[in-house]
Amino acid sequence: MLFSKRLREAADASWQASFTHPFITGIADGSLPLDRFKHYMMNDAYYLACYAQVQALGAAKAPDLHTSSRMAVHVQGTYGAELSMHEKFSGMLGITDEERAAFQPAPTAYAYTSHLLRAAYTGHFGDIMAAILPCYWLYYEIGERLQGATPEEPIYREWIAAYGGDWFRDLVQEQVDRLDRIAEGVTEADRTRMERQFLISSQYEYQFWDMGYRKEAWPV
Ligand SMILES: Cc1ncc(CO)c(N)n1
Repeated sequence: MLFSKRLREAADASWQASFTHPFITGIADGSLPLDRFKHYMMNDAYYLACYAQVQALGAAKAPDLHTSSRMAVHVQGTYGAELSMHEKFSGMLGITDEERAAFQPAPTAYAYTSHLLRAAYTGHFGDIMAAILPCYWLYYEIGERLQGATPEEPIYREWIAAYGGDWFRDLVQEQVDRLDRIAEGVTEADRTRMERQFLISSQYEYQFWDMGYRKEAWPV
């Protein structure tokens, strides 16, 4: 069995929970209150900045020059997503400079990015790939599932369009194939650790929707 298939199956319960989370069904039918989406979006901008750092650490730990170069292209892709989507949405959601200046990441955004940075700093290239893959792949599957949905809220329609597109599918497939190639050349102990990275990221993806839905804040 392909390693990616093994990981996808191991993570299925948490992925299914993401598909049916009220944050996602609320984007699909337009019933998600915008203030919750705004909370998610501000934390997602923070998340993507850390994600790009982790991809760049992947470029640094990559096994060959071609892979370093591709990982650097993926860093730019994250920057492009941040620019095109987040800047546009900031205006539409009315995120002010004051709000931006006062922003502190919510506990889940902090924990998830800390998990990625830990994988990147303490692991090898395979750990990085396993940890970052749910981010690409889960969003693609969600984008695909939501393709038929036409919520009244234009922001939600754009959000759905952004993750269901062909350009995103190609990026995801490239990283899935990369992970499978790496998995062939490492030990079973490495693969077990990589599976843990993937599962933890998958759990945090679920928690990230919940963070937005509950407008999660630090307890005190
Ligand atoms: C938390 C999170 N995971 C994945 C993606 C997809 O890029 C994103 N924007 N945010």
